[in-house]
Amino acid sequence: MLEMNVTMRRGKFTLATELSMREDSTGVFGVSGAGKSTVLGLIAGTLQPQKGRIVLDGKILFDSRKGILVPREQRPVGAVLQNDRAEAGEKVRNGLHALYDRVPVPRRILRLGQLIELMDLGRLLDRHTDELSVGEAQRLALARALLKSPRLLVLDEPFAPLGQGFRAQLQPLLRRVQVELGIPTLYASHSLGEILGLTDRLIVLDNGKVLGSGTLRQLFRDAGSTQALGLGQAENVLPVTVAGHQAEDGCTLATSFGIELTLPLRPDLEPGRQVHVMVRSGDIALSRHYLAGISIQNQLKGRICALIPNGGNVLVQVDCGTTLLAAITARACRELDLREGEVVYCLAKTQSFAYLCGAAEPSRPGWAKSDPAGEAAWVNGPVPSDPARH
Ligand SMILES: Nc1ncnc2c1ncn2[C@@H]1O[C@H](COP(=O)(O)OP(=O)(O)OP(=O)(O)O)[C@@H](O)[C@H]1O
Repeated sequence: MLEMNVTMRRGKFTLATELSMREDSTGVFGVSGAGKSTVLGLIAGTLQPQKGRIVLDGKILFDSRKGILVPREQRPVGAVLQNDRAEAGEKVRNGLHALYDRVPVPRRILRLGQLIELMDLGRLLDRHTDELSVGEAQRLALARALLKSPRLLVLDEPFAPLGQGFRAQLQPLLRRVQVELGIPTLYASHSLGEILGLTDRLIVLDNGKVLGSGTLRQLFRDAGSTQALGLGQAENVLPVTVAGHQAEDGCTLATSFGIELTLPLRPDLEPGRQVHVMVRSGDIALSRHYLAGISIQNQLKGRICALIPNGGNVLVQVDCGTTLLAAITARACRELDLREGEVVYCLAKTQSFAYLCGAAEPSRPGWAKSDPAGEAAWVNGPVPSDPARH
């Protein structure tokens, strides 16, 4: 449905990207600076390439040879981008009505009332857009994108400005948008775990180029290893809400997507605070059963979604309420006789979790981004390169 072959220079950075996307929702994955926001801006129409062609559903959005450039408002693309905001000071109700009225009746895929209910905007209608919290503003941005009755939804790190409470609401909501409204979504993130919560189709970007595309399994098969994809060691980044501290036991308790976690003690994080933690795929062990009599404090029950060969290892994708990636050796996988669809327990030592800085929910104004990729300093110091394994 989407074909894009463009070149664009931004300062010293050159994007030379050829990609295509079918009806399935797809994640755009890459490290910070890989070009994800640039790709999404080019499709949404906020950026203009120097050369190339972008076609959506047979409609040319950009063609440098033919001199075609469809402006953003006329593109059948609903976008939630990093620096987008609703008109400052506008009343939420007025802005939504104005957008709705612009969509021709036969193209409307849902009524305004339905959308207001879906996005829980009823209480906000008489507020002005600059009086909204970060989560409220993000819900409004998504509603505005959907109001266009788009053929394609483009979301640039939609969870980045949010805390876990709303994140947990937004993820199922985005799934509903895909399933019930059938709108394919292009979804940029530098968190593989976050993308896999919505789709297992990926486009991997590196330095402005597409390194590969397909399911995680296809990507690994074609590239042969995570390194070849520029992924490095696959990391799990989880948003957590601090529940409390057990100082004498040396741990902090937290929840993530309803999962209870035992984390390294951080008494300075007050209960209710939302932060991100990271655990490497290589630091998660798998067991077929819950294990009694073991020191490991986190045993998360889940179901295997995919077994992805990765050199001599297997990357096991497990749905525990959120997606976790566990890297185990091919031998361990064979000895456990793991199959897709089976139940396993993901085992993670308390000390294998690291807190990430800068991940607390920021307040307006600004769409400050959290930094789950780990560019920010570690609160606990760097994760050891060869941590103890079980
Ligand atoms: N306004 C700009 N002027 C010049 N260069 C820019 C501009 N915006 C982005 N770039 C450069 O383009 C490159 C790609 O940026 P882009 O925002 O697309 O990356 P990204 O993958 O979305 O990164 P992140 O995950 O940090 O948002 C970066 O190296 C950046 O330095």
